[in-house]
Amino acid sequence: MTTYDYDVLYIGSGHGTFDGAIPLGAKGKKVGVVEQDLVGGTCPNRGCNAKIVLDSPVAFQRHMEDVHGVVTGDVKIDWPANQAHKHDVIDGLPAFIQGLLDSTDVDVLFGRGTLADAHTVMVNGEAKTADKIVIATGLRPNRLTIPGADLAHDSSDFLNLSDMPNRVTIIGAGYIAMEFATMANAAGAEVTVLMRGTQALRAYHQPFVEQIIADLTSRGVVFDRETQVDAIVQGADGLVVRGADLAVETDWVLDATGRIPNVEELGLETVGVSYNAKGIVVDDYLRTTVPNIYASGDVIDKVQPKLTPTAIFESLYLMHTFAGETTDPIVYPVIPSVVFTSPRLAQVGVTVAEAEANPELYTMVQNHIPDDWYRQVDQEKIGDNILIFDQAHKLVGATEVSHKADDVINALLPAIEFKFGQAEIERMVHLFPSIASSAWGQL
Ligand SMILES: Cc1cc2nc3c(=O)[nH]c(=O)nc-3n(C[C@H](O)[C@H](O)[C@H](O)COP(=O)(O)OP(=O)(O)OC[C@H]3O[C@@H](n4cnc5c(N)ncnc54)[C@H](O)[C@@H]3O)c2cc1C
Ligand SMILES: NC(=O)c1ccc[n+]([C@@H]2O[C@H](COP(=O)([O-])OP(=O)(O)OC[C@H]3O[C@@H](n4cnc5c(N)ncnc54)[C@H](O)[C@@H]3O)[C@@H](O)[C@H]2O)c1
Repeated sequence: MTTYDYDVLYIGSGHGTFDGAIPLGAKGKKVGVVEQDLVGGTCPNRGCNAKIVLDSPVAFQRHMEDVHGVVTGDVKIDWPANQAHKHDVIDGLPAFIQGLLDSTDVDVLFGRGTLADAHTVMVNGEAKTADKIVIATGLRPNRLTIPGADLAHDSSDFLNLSDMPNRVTIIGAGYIAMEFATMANAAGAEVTVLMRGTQALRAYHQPFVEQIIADLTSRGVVFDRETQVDAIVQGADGLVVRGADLAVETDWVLDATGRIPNVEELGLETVGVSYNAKGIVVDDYLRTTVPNIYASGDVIDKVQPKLTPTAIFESLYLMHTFAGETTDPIVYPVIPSVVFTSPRLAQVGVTVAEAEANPELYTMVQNHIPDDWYRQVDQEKIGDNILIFDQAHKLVGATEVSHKADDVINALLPAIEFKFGQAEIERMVHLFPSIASSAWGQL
């Protein structure tokens, strides 16, 4: 029988890996993780966690605005202090995650991993063999290929800004553009968002997206729709973002035009792992086109949102597979998503667009957030939600724009995932008063 260095060797150490690798090590499997950068990958170091720390004072500032008069005094964001706080909270995460990996004897091998054959990964010129290999290399920022593109920055640069520039121009209108426009504006920058089309956040209910755009516009953010950026040049007074009918003077440019899979120079062609522009092709067992090589997390070409909860679910699924605890295909739960603007925009399950296209299958109920007495406690001034029910009046989808949209959608998740009927809904007793109680009361 062939013996390998590892039962399972992961390339990449993000959520697509570590949530599953740690318990897999605890189950007695010999596990290795190859990482070329910070342990923990994008989410802890240059994604979700870093972003939510920097956003926290923005959410607080909005809350203070709402209760202004009851609570007095101005709240200003000190960006350098905010950044220092972010470092305090975030910088220890790689060591913390490495500690968790160490605790179950998972080897962390620092260096770039490349596949030499179906059972061998080269790391720093050394061959490491494994029975199963998992490719979990994630995504990286797309970079525009226009003259002066190197004058623009990416999301990691923004999350590490020690001072907020006076004028910030953002190219793109997706998650990163909208969240970072919110933070830069709140920290005092003049912000311009250059949209390629007419819609921002295209996967979300557009009337709710427009509420966010209207709010940001009232705070001074300029949204320029249907623009085409052709070049970024150094001008006399900072940078100029140029295009047809476009010349935006600015101090700092964020290229937020999407993220692309890390599939190059991995040896995928050598071993026969298929991929395309959206990522690595997998079957219902997360197997690639080479049976003992799997993929996990953002690098997979999939219809599910490329988010941390999806990556965690996949890494746990693979852990159960490798531990011999399941031979079933992966069955994804409903996966919620949220844009951390202020107000937040969150959704789960059947979308409003799907419900509108299938009126014989779904009914929709819209609630205006400020009408709910509990939301009047914090004097929430804007927000709506839409709940989507099937023919049996079971909740199948929900979307909300409000300061507490993330908590509301989290609270509603069990009703959708476990297809609760009226009896189950009544048996879920929430703390009162609370946001979960308020959300559940709508069912
Ligand atoms: C700015 C930003 C904000 C985000 N905010 C949220 C949020 O609020 N909520 C949410 O759910 N999701 C958010 N995301 C998405 C989330 O970060 C990803 O879905 C998640 O990190 C995916 O995990 P992963 O393990 O698949 O990939 P990653 O975390 O990207 O990990 C991949 C790892 O592989 C390593 N690697 C790549 N190639 C090699 C190689 N050849 N050899 C060795 N190592 C290699 C990389 O260095 C990296 O550490 C955000 C992303 C960004 C960029
Ligand atoms: N809250 C969250 O969960 C969160 C937050 C940030 C990032 N993320 C993750 O990171 C991913 C990437 O975020 P993102 O905002 O970079 O991507 P995105 O796909 O959400 O948005 C990309 C934007 O860039 C525009 N665009 C693309 N090419 C362009 C071009 N050539 N010129 C001008 N505009 C162009 C698109 O129209 C779109 O508006 C997300 O899909 C998500 O998986 C999640």
